[in-house]
Amino acid sequence: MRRVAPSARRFLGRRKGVLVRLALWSLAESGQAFLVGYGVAHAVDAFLAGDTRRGLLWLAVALVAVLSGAPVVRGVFAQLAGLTEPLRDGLVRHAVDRSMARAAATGSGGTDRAAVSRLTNQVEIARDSFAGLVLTLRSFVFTAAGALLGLLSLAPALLVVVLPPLAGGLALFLVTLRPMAAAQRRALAADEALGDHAARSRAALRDLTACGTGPEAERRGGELVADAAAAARLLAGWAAVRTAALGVAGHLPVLALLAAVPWLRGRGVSAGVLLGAFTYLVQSLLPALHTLMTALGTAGARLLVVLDRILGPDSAPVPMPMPERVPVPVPVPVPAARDGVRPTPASPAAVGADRTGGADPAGGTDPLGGRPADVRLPAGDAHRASGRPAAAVELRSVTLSYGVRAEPVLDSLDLNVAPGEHLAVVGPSGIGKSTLTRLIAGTLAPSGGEVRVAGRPVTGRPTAELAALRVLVPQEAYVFSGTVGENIAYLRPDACRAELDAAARALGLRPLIERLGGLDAPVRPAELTHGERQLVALTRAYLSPAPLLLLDEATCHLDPASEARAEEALARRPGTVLVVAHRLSSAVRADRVLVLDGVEAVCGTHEELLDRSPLYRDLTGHWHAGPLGQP
Ligand SMILES: Nc1ncnc2c1ncn2[C@@H]1O[C@H](COP(=O)(O)OP(=O)(O)OP(=O)(O)O)[C@@H](O)[C@H]1O
Repeated sequence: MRRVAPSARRFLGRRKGVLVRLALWSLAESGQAFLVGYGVAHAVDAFLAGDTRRGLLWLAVALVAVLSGAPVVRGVFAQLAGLTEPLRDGLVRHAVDRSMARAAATGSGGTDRAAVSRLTNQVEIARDSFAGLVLTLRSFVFTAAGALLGLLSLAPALLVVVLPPLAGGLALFLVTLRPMAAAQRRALAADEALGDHAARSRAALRDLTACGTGPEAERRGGELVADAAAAARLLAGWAAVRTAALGVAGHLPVLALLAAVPWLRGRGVSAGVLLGAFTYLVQSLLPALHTLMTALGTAGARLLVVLDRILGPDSAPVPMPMPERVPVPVPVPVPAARDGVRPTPASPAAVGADRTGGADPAGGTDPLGGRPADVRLPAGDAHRASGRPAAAVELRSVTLSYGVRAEPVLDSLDLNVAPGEHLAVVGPSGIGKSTLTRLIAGTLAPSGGEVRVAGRPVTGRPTAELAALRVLVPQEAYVFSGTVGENIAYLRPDACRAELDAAARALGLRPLIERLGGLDAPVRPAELTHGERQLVALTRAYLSPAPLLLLDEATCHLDPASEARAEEALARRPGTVLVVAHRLSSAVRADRVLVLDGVEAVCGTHEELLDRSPLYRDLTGHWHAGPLGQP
């Protein structure tokens, strides 16, 4: 109250004209209230005295008073707008100014999410509550004054009966105001905290999922919901107490008057005066009191609380715990290769090492022990001859439909990719290339068949275990707010600076890092181009210890030279690469190419496919001719 009062005084001080006009209309309203009871009282007395003409005249006076109620109320409302609308405009201006000041102070990342609640919900609450309060306050003052004056003019003894229960009920009611305001404030704060948490969680959904901190955010959300529910219950409790007070003040005076009828009659109060007194009570005083108490209890408390939130000291949003980094699990070791070379996760020594080292290039076998893989539709499982290492990727009769009745995107697809092999996947748009990578990544479950990575079924495997088996880089690369170093080391938190530097150099990320101000410089994802984001994501994948790298058009925003550099670096990284190619050069660089063509699929080297696959010939023709046709 102390914080809000000066602003309220200034606001009302500037609108004296409106207040005076409102008072005049309210005076007319109280005159009308006075005349209703006065007319009824005298009409009844006149009828009882046998003077019908005078009785009818007084009834007519009461009727005119009742009918004049509508224009009087209209006049009151017309003046009311002169108070409520400037209040709303002022509050909106203030909320916007404060929010802008906060955004300017905290930088571009510092959004004030509670401002939305202040600008919409809270300003409207303030406006409605203020309107209700002004209406009822002045109605109560003028109506009660008119009614009490009427009671006094009819018989002063009436006030002795009516005033004590009235005052008692009012006092009881006033006692509830302070705790009610506190409960209201708590309910609003809980509502804001919940809204803020929901907005932050929605914005950080990917981070939460990636870091596995969804349950923590859910738990915090649950606490906030429970908090908001408790606050609402407390508020409802006080509302019940207030309703009880209202009952006492609203109905006890009528009962008291009824009980006091013999006493009043004994003091010479006529039946007409008694009826007039009841009319004042039932028609004017008690409805006005009822409305006042309801308005003070709800609108008044709400107005004070909301004004304090908008005009009072700046309140910081409740912080949400940031997702913690989950340690990347130890990678599943890739089985020993045929030539005894065990592919290891990327290490300083391994980074940049010749992938063909020690292998027999002429033999066409994979240097890390892989053998040329085969793909057949629908049957085939040739890799499972005894003694062979598990395939890096193995699809057994995999079928995938996106709906129960939908045509399958992939139908009984068998595929073996050997450890260390570099496979390019090509096919027309919408044929199922991304679907295939998602199936292999384990983020999509097949409708039929089985998908294995490094010999392990991936369907239903926990995210942390999948992260150890493979890394998927989608077309829309994901960069989070943090430093460059944190972004690229995300899948390899133990990487030293030399490793980060080597990876950045290998992928061509150095110029961006230098421009941003080094590995410790903050990254604002929105300020990076698509290509820069892809480079960051590719460097992150390069450093990942996962033995299988899935690139789903992950280089589509890079220029051909940067793409070639990135793909070559990724191919040198120990492990298996499956790349959804969008340029001919990607296919040519791969050991083998998988051509998806409807539910058909054919696999072979670039040269073989030029011979065997009309679709592949078509695609390479387009690549040569089209805007992306850099081989
Ligand atoms: N979540 C989904 N729900 C329903 N249908 C889907 C869903 N995702 C993909 N599809 C459909 O599955 C088919 C294969 O989609 P997919 O994204 O795998 O193709 P793609 O070869 O990667 O295409 P592009 O080269 O255009 O990225 C398309 O017809 C697509 O509309």
